[in-house]
Amino acid sequence: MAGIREIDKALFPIKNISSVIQLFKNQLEDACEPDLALLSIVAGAVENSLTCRSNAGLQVCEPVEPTSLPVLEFHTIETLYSKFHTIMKSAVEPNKGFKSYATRELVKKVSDVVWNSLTRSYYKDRAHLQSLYSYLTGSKLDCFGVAFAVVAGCQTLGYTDVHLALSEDHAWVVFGERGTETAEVTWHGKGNEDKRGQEIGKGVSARSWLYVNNRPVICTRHMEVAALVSAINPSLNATHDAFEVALLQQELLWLLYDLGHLKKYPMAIGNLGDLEEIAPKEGRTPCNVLFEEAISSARTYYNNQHVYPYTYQGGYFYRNKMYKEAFESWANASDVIRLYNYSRDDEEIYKEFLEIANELIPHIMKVESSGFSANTILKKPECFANLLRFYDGICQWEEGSATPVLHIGWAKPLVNTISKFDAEVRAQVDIVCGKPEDDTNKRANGGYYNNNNNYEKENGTNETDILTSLGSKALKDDQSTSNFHPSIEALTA
Ligand SMILES: CC1(C)CN=C(N2CCN(c3ncnc4sc(C(F)(F)C(F)(F)F)cc34)CC2)S1
Repeated sequence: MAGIREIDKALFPIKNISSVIQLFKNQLEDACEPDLALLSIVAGAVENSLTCRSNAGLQVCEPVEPTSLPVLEFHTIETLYSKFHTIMKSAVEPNKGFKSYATRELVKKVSDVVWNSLTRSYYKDRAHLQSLYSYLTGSKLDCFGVAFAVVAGCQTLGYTDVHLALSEDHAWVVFGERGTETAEVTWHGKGNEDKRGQEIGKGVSARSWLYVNNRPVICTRHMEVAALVSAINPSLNATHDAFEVALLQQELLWLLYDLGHLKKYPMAIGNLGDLEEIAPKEGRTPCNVLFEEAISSARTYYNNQHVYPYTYQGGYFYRNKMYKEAFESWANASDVIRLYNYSRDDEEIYKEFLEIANELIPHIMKVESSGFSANTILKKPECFANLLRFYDGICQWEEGSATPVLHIGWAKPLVNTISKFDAEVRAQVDIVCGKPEDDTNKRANGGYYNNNNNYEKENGTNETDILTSLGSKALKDDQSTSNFHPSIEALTA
């Protein structure tokens, strides 16, 4: 890297949000390629100055302009920037003249430099450990931060073929002439041996949600900037955000959105949707449309193998009491997970489905059955149909998996929820076989069906009953007439 350019240096000392925006704008629009180290250090410094205990108190009590920031001196940034260069260059051979492609050994070496310079033991899940500012001032990084630091380190060394690859809960790198080589560079989860240096899951882990069926987000340099912006964490504490940091993140995401760098990044669009729901910007795309855009991005570029776009949207509908729509989003999320095998690395998405099934849906049932709303979802067959589709996807997720998903704790809320729908509502749900002639899910006679035509996992695992694991004996024989899992179809009897 050529070092910090005069045009960017001129923005310092940085005193407000618009100067930070301008720096990102300069880097994204006219730099040959955006300097990840510079942008991560600046974003981390701003976040740290407004959220970390030391001076947070100062900020809260002083009435300040909404966009003013604690002054950021150029010297501070330049010192950290050259420290990062020195760490990388003293340990790894730079790519003189940008001639060659990275090798697995090179990538592993950069990962080792980062890995071996981290504090021996610290709380890895803490907030504000994602940036190079955290790495260079506190020698602490979270698992995303390590992967990002490796990509930034390779950029510093002139290996511009090394890029960040992102699933919904893990990060790794791609490299080489065609960008098709892959390598683990960070850890995942708790108590798992790291697999740094190895190729990305070829074995059973390839079928787990963690590797999104080999449909990760492969970042360009500009999308790596979107990843560092998405990773900005405005949390002050468990209940409050530093509004200047949230405002900065929202403005930077809109800048990246306008430049087209979020098109293939569903989670970043979802993050922007969450921020817009809290503080809508005049004249901007409304949050509900952003959540739809995240879903169509995942459908267009990632073969609809990502779950989070549907849970972003479902969460929005739930918070806004749009329960019928929430059931549809969650059923769509379940249609994604059903084709995966559950593995021990999939805890995050397991917790997501557990919360929906055992907290959010029961809450909706309680509210809907206590109130006198004539328009209650309990009278709507399409709500019942989507609920069945939701539960059925989880049952199928478990089928053929080495690790069980469901346990008796799921059964009570499940049966409780289903029993809230009267027989004449349930009777309107037609469970039909295979792909329907037309692809709407409402039939002429007002009946509904699950319009999923593919319940076979790629490995051809057939259905086995699951309710036995839930302790219920209400099972049909295996001549079920639907492509619902027999145990779910039994519930409609
Ligand atoms: C619907 C939700 C429960 C709300 N927030 C969700 N997020 C928040 C933002 N988020 C993300 N947002 C942008 N980019 C990334 S890359 C990434 C990751 F691959 F897991 C990594 F890199 F290992 F941390 C995570 C993630 C993770 C998912 S999902």
